[in-house]
Amino acid sequence: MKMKVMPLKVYLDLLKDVLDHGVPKTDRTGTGTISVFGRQLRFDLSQGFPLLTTKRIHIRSVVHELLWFLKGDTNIRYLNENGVTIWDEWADENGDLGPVYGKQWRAWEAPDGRMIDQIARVVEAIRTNPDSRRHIVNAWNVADIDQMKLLPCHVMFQFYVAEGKLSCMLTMRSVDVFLGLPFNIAEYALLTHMMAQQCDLEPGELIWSGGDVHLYSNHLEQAKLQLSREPFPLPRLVIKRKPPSIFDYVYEDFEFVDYRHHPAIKAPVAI
Ligand SMILES: Nc1nc(=O)c2c([nH]1)NC[C@@H]1CN(c3ccc(C(=O)N[C@@H](CCC(=O)O)C(=O)O)cc3)CN21
Ligand SMILES: O=c1ccn([C@H]2C[C@H](O)[C@@H](COP(=O)(O)O)O2)c(=O)[nH]1
Repeated sequence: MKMKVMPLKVYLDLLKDVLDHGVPKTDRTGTGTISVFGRQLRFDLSQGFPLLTTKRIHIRSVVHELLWFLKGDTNIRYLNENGVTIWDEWADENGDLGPVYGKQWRAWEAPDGRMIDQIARVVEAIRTNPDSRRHIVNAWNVADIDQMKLLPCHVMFQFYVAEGKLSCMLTMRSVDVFLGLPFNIAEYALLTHMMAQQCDLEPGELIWSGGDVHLYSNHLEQAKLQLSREPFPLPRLVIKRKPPSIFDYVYEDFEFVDYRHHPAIKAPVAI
């Protein structure tokens, strides 16, 4: 019998790794974590879309958060208008988060006042100079950090083109394995599919690297519950049209076909 491909087993292995080897640490939020340092996971995007099946993932939040980054938006209004509340706890009374991801991706401010659109640049560079080793987008703007309500966790990503395929490597400095990571994996997988479509390439691999990889002390039972569940085969992503640019995608362009999943698992977010 042919073995079923279950790429998201690597996520469950990481949960187990943190449960088995995590070292207790205090943290900024006062919650407490168990943590390991330095891990890497690989997802072959041709084997299905890496959306967790051992709990329900709120796809709406994933897609809208990515579209919100790509708009260069740093106010939670757009998210709230689309039923997404995952950033509410960090916003000020006007809904602002300071110069977080969207600002750095689309309008990194140069010392001479120029605004650098890192996303537009990287699309252009992948199209015109695919072999470059400089396809990088960076969110860690040291000069702006004091004004951010929360410092970037997905700090930088790099694209790589070979044999007609586009791969992406994402670096995260700090990883909430239970709540944040499933979102981050799905978002960067989606971004890689979109970039590949825009650059007439096939999606290759998503490679995820994490620095401080932690489970909050109030997520341990939820993590164990997930480990007791048998994963389903992954869904497939269908992008229904090719928009004119990376900035023109809308929520309705994406369909996640055959997403079978176990029930949602509630977990408090550490603020
Ligand atoms: N502690 C912490 N973990 C994070 O993952 C995180 C932050 N803070 N701060 C900034 C953003 C916000 N992110 C979040 C925040 C909340 C959920 C969350 O509560 N997820 C639930 C419900 C999803 C929904 O209703 O949309 C889940 O079950 O996945 C996920 C990611 C990711 N980031
Ligand atoms: O996309 C995200 C955003 C945030 N996180 C997590 C990682 C940490 O648990 C907190 C950030 O706290 P710091 O003290 O700034 O490290 O948010 C995530 O996993 N993914």
